[in-house]
Amino acid sequence: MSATSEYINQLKQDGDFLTLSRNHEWHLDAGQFTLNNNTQVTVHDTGVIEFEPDCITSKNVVLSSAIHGNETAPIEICDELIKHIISGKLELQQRVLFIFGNPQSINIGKRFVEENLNRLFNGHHTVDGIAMNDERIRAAKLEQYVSDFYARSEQDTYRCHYDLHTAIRGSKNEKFAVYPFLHGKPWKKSQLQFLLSCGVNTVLMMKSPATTFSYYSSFVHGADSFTVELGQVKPFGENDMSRFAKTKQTLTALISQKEVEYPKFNASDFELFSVHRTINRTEQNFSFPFSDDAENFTGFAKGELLATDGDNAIYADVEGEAIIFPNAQVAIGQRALLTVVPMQVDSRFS
Ligand SMILES: O=C(O)CCC(=O)N[C@@H](CCC(=O)O)C(=O)O
Ligand SMILES: [Zn+2]
Repeated sequence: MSATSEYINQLKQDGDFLTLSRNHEWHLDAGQFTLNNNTQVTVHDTGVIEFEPDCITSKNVVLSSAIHGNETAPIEICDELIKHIISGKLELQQRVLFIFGNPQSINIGKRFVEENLNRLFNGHHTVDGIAMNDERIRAAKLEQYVSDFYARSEQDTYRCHYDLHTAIRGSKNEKFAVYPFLHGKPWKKSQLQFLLSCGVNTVLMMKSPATTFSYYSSFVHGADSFTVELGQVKPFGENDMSRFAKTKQTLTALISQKEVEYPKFNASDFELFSVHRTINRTEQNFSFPFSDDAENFTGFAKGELLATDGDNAIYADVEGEAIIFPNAQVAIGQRALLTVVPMQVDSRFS
């Protein structure tokens, strides 16, 4: 029996695509099979599995996790969904592509192996003068799998991508989403309703292009796309999965129903923020004045110190400027901190 038929037989029995992917850190030969309910299953590569039900579909859904390998809760959510689909317990009405981004980083329990995958999308994987590494090659392949998945969709069908993460620090607002820069297109209230149903009432509006996976699928493929932060990073086995029940239910409904009705839009249900600025680490000597316990969304008074980058002291320049994703350990040249300020729903939302 070939290695491919062997893993396909095993996958049919246990649905354990996560373990299969973890056992093949950077490559797995493609394979295909059909479920008893006629859903077509295609393994494109390690960590990349597509499901196509045998019915007319209207949505093309990408669910990614493990873009950072130590962010385990989203991996557990997707692992369960995949197992339920393969066992036939969950019957799909929509096309879905699941991606475990970086299997080797899952195995070592780290955010990344050599380089942060979520800084390599939208073409940033391939740069003249910079040597390729496993993560750069993987980012290029993941872009291609997403492109191919959307290219195979029926004309005029809907595209979305939820890139599921957990944050390094605790957050005053436990769950929040990053809405990639839309280049002036309106933000969608319907997406906020979807996010709220997932238990995410806080959304940050980016105001510039990024190298993230969610920006890539939004910008290149016109997908409704978000980075979704579901809580704080924890090792496998330490996640309180009850905190993700709404997210799981909402994702399940999205892929297993023809249409989903969300409660009526109500602006007061949300806390929205616009990104005020991005602070990059440009010097070896970079530090924050606050402790590692300072939570995302902690606000600073105008004039308070936010960061020190070499000789440059950076102060809050508006009252209440709040910190998101502070990380003094990022590579030089990368984002060490985002700051945000509150915003309201207005005519820029449709
Ligand atoms: O908690 C942190 O510092 C990082 C959590 C995380 O991985 N966040 C994403 C956000 C991506 C985006 O801006 O859309 C990241 O930093 O890649
Ligand atoms: Zn992450």
